Amino acid sequence: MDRLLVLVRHGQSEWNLKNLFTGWRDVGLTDQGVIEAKAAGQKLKGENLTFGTCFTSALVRAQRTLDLMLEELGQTGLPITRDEALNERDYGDLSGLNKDDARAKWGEEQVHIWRRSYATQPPGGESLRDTGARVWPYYIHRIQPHVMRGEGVLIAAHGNSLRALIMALDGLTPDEVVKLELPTGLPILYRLNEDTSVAERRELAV
Ligand SMILES: O=C(O)[C@@H](CO)OP(=O)(O)O
Repeated sequence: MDRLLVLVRHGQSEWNLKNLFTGWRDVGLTDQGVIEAKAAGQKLKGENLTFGTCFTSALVRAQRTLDLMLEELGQTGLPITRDEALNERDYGDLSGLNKDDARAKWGEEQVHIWRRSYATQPPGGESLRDTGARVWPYYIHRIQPHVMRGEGVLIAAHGNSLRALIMALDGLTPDEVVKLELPTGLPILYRLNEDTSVAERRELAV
């Protein structure tokens, strides 16, 4: 049985372009983001992948990315579940601030810790651990059963909600996850074993 799972970070958003902390703020894709989402869909099509169901967050940049990929794939009409559990990490008080301004104010190292560490919360926001505490149970209870039935699952979500998921799937340590960076629009393909462990992991460079 093909226990297929594909993860895709949304295409470039308006606030990625403006270099602003985004988190739960609901911003759209840029033209470049649309191009990236379509390219991801073409890549999945080129790999002859067939999906049975899709998941995305409650935020439009991920939802639009999913819609665009499905159009390119020619697989519109699939069930789509949209859930806050897959939302980006909540950046709290940093949301809407410019990342370079934040570095000037709090220092390079502190901002890097807020952005990439496992356990440190940005002021008023979620650590990656907090994000994982909602993403991982959602994956186990709602998403993984579809994968295990061989339905083929496509997820469009966010840099940090996917880092949290990948940390668990790949068994990364808190030190290792600091170095994990997810480009926009890059599909990451997993195939699972019968015992739910990872049989295959491949980045589908577009
Ligand atoms: O602003 C955000 O919400 C995220 C993703 O764009 O940024 P960062 O790379 O700092 O985690």
